[in-house]
Amino acid sequence: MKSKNPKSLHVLIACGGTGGHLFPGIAVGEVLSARGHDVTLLISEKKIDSIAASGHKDLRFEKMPFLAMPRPWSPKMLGFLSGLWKGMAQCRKIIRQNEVSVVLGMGGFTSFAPLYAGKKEKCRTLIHESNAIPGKANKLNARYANTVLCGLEACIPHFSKHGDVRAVGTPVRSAMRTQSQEDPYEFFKLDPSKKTLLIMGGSQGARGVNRVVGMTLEQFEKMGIQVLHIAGPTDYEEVRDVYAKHLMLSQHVAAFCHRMDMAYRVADLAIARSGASSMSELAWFGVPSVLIPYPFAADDHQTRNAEVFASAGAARLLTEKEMNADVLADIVREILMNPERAEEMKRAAQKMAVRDSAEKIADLIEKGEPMPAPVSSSTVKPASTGGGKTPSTKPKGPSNHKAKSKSKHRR
Ligand SMILES: CC(=O)N[C@H]1[C@@H](OP(=O)(O)OP(=O)(O)OC[C@H]2O[C@@H](n3ccc(=O)[nH]c3=O)[C@H](O)[C@@H]2O)O[C@H](CO)[C@@H](O)[C@@H]1O
Repeated sequence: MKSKNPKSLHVLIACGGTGGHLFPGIAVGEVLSARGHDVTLLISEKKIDSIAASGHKDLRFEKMPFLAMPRPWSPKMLGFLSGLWKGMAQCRKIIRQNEVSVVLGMGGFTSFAPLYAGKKEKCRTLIHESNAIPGKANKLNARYANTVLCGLEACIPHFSKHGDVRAVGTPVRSAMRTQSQEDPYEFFKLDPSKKTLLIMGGSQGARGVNRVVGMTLEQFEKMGIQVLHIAGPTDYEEVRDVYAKHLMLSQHVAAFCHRMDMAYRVADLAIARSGASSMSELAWFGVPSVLIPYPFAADDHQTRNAEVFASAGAARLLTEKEMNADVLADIVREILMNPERAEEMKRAAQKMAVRDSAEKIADLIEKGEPMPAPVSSSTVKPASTGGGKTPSTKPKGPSNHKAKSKSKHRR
């Protein structure tokens, strides 16, 4: 049993809404909890949140409504503002009842209310941005955060007006970090003598990738490789039916994978969207990848993420526009049939891993450095130097911020 830490804190981690916020939030929660702190993870009512939480009976979860910023003059704006208002009241109650002293927001508008409430209740506030460029929500959240944590160095300049910005990597949950004795090939009923291609599309699956991969199966079959395809809940049946026409190809198709550690362990190469958590896990397991950014991601942040790995030699960036069955097959062949190239990419991927990211964040939370004294906005220090400006606690409503207008329907 874990012992109670005499300097125990109660930390509220707002990580609802998407796998990319949830799993790193859980990773930090696990480390803090193991160190004897109390942790409450705020998740949303979305299905993915419940799926993620179900594997962590030892952690305490509270639900609050999922909030996405509508377009500025959309009729949904009223509902959004009322959701924010209710969310803030709920968070202030949680903070007071549990004597929360630190609030960590993992991104998205769902973490705005907890952060703002934390600021009002005089908690220390931190945000984590895992992408190479920040989203609108985190740009706003940064105003209420004492410390901004970035997953990638590339993101730091985007917070140059903030006084305390640090690169800490994106945490990988403990289930991934523990070396399992189970045989991953046995787990997926795959053949250990064959090269394995992992196809994954983030927490929801990726329709564009699923469809093109479906058209490439014949070529994969000819290469003598096998495929582990995580299709996402929406496309699962369609993808499974396509594979059923290629029974000579060793395969495992799943809607959702609860053991991504096993998936990464069998993978010789991954074809994936460039979501930040997926990338931090690919790096952790040293899996070379072909990254196909989701073309409608806010401000094209998935392309910026993929560029970081591509320029380090850890991944090949392929845009959805360029992607077709022949191009994909050529790239897979070029990497998988060339062990030196695959090894180089593997080593480059491993170098991108920040293995103590969750611990670094927990250290910063524990350190409880005094909050930087308020300074005027004209005396802002350069990024990553620490110290500097305390965000104003004056409400600056999100209604000042323009909403993303691109399609939310394709993945
Ligand atoms: C379309 C979009 O805007 N996506 C964003 C979203 O991605 P999304 O929520 O898809 O997040 P990521 O790709 O970063 O991570 C997916 C997470 O889900 C887990 N997983 C996935 C599939 C599965 O079957 N089992 C499973 O456990 C992975 O192990 C990983 O931990 O948040 C990320 C973090 O801000 C962003 O970088 C992404 O750009």
